[in-house]
Amino acid sequence: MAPALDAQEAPNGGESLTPLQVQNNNASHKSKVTIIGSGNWGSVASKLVASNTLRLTSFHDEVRMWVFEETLPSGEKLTDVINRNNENVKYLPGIKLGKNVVADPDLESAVKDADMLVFVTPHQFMEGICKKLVGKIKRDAEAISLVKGMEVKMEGPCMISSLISEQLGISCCVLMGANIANEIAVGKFSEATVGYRDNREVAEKWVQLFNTPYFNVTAVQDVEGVELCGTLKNVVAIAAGFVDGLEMGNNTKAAIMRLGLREMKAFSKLLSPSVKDSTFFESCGVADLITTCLGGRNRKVAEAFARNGGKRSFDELEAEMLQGQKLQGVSTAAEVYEVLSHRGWLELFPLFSTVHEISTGRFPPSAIVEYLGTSN
Ligand SMILES: NC(=O)C1=CN([C@@H]2O[C@H](COP(=O)(O)OP(=O)(O)OC[C@H]3O[C@@H](n4cnc5c(N)ncnc54)[C@H](O)[C@@H]3O)[C@@H](O)[C@H]2O)C=CC1
Ligand SMILES: O=C(CO)COP(=O)(O)O
Repeated sequence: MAPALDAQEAPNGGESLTPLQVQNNNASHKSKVTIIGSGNWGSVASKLVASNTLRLTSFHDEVRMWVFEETLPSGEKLTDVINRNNENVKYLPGIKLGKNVVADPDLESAVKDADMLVFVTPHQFMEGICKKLVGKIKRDAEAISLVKGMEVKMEGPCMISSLISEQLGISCCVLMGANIANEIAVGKFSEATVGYRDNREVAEKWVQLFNTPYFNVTAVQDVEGVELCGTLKNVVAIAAGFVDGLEMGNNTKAAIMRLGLREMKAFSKLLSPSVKDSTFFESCGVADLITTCLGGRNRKVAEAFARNGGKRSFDELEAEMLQGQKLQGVSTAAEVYEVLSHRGWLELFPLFSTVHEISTGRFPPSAIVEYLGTSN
């Protein structure tokens, strides 16, 4: 399938450049790509990108992947093993990344020549990473964030793309979607959404970099909407896991998904009135909500939490069940709760707030069902 630009505006927005025009415009300079992150999705993103940099002349073949270095039980460094086996044995075992992926444990050296920066780490590490990158990247570098999450600051909530833009002084698109990494790693078809602010040409370049026959990327001009969808669905996925742990069945889970989507939309529009309704129908919206509530890590660990009656903490279950991979939903629920309490919106978002009350142990898991009984 051909990459699509701005599905929301396609009927009357014919002035965009074709992928070939963009490629020709940039023929004299090959863009260098660095992936900042090497977890489960970070590794799959590297594989997708590396297959395209080899194929497309507008990109430099080599893809640098920054690795948060760790020592494996064998005593070897993860970076050395990735570079020797072309495989991230810890976060994506059994999958070859592409020989043109070079793992680099030094953040500064990984980014210094990059024209295109792909951020894909758990959101809690992004502020520290951005601080380390100040003054270390090319001034005209472009960024994209695959990170689902937000930071809450004194001034209010700050989405990760804004954090990147504000701290590094560069523009930042986002890529979100129904993208369970392990499925994409073995070439199972999925869609994704690039959100951009105003530069269609840059958005198209990101689409080119990620699009493959099994990863169909569409760009929409709604960076806030795309990122809020990707971030907030993780809170709903925790609620879906609770009802699974309580063995409530599919109708109950569908109710959680419907009410969750409603809160996602209401919260997004309150924070950012420019968010478009149509974004919720893209891959980043309803499709990501569905896949995460069916097959995601947030759902899985929340199910275990509810099965244990809330007696084992999320931290403990995460460490045991995910072996180094990180949940985003529990901390996002806490961040959303902070925004809701500061702004006096708690009563408007009963699902989001109940998820936080349960995950911190203030309410039992069954509170999710009690909440459903009072919703309409
Ligand atoms: N895994 C998936 O299926 C998908 C994940 N995402 C999103 O992508 C983002 C990254 O997720 P994953 O790549 O799956 O990560 P992950 O969940 O596999 O997390 C592990 C990564 O965190 C790194 N890490 C641990 N401590 C660190 C520290 N102190 N500083 C920096 N890095 C540290 C580890 O080195 C490893 O690379 C998240 O926001 C997630 O929501 C989005 C779509 C799909
Ligand atoms: O974002 C995801 C799928 O699009 C992955 O969700 P989990 O982190 O819950 O696995």
